[in-house]
Amino acid sequence: MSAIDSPSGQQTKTYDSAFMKACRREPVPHTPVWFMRQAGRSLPEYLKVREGIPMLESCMRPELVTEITLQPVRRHKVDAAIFFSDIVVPLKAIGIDLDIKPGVGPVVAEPIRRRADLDRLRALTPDDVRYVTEAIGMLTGELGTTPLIGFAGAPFTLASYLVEGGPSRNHEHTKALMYGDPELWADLLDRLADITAAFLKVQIEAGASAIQLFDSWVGALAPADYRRSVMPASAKVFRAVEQYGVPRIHFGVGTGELLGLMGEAGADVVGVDWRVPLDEAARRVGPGKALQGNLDPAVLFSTPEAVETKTREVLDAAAGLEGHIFNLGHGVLPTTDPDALTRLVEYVHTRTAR
Ligand SMILES: Cc1c2[nH]c(c1CCC(=O)O)Cc1[nH]c(c(CCC(=O)O)c1C)Cc1[nH]c(c(CCC(=O)O)c1C)Cc1[nH]c(c(C)c1CCC(=O)O)C2
Repeated sequence: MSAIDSPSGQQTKTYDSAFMKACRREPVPHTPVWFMRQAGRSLPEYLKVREGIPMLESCMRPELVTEITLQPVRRHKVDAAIFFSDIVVPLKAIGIDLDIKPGVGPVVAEPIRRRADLDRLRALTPDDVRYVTEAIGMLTGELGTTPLIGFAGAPFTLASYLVEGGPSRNHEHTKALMYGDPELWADLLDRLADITAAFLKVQIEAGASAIQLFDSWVGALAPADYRRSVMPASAKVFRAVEQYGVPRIHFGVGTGELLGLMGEAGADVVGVDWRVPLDEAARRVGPGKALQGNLDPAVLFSTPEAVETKTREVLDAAAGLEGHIFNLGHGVLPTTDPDALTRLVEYVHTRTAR
């Protein structure tokens, strides 16, 4: 029996929370809410504790990670915490020379483009990320019945940073490799799937109640290419953590045409950006899966009335879903007014109270 039926440890404490129930498509007392990038630059208390500490270094300090992860839970009363880290942390942990440049994103010193470069992608062991186990141990003690979401970058999105050497608009080097050397591409994604799965296992074994696989940039692909060149690696990641029975969320941006396949890859919950209404997303995903989303993060810059109107539209479109977790369609934008986020949580809770 899996932990989803027969929970143990930290998963037991959080089992009856609204977030976990929605993931399992069970009735909920209210629609649960959390925000991608809820921890971070929108919060003055985050800017204060991060002062003078580089991003990647902050991910390796368990006490700081604990404090930053808890900040949005305290302030906004969200229904879940997301572990403070970054998708490139496991790559850094196995010795890839990379940095996160403020205002830019992850930058890789030597891009991976040839067969010999694969040797740099060695397997990840729990010892490589002891600070993650330690931070999650501290966090779950503090969180009580609030679930902690662990996460990792999906093989395609990680490959994109590694092959391009940094953030990219068109992913031209990535696609050149994918189409030009399918064998090397498949081997690259397979190695990344193993690293990603190992990183997620560490988080689940330390006490994460759910996991989210971020394939942020996979919306750049057509469905046939996704199915052939990406889905096998993402499916391998989901299969590797299936034994734990924790809910698995799968998210990407601009993935309207991929929603069905992203569910098929092995997710229990499919994340939807703001471009596809949730009722239409449910048709594309099919039965047996919950949905997460999907207010446009830019709406939060509008008037409180407009935020309520657009939020009602999301909730109305979600009314017939088997399970709904309210979220933004992508991460909180850095200059968002934090009070607008607090009001949004309260509005969704009040409006959906049963
Ligand atoms: C693509 C991606 C990355 N990192 C992540 C993704 C997938 C999510 C998405 O699609 O947005 C995932 C991520 N990164 C971070 C989190 C923290 C948890 C949370 O959501 O609250 C999560 C879930 C912290 C972070 N990761 C980063 C920050 C900002 C750095 C800072 O505060 O100094 C934070 C809080 C840096 C980062 N790291 C990355 C980018 C694009 C950036 C932004 C660069 C910038 O604008 O400065 C890569």
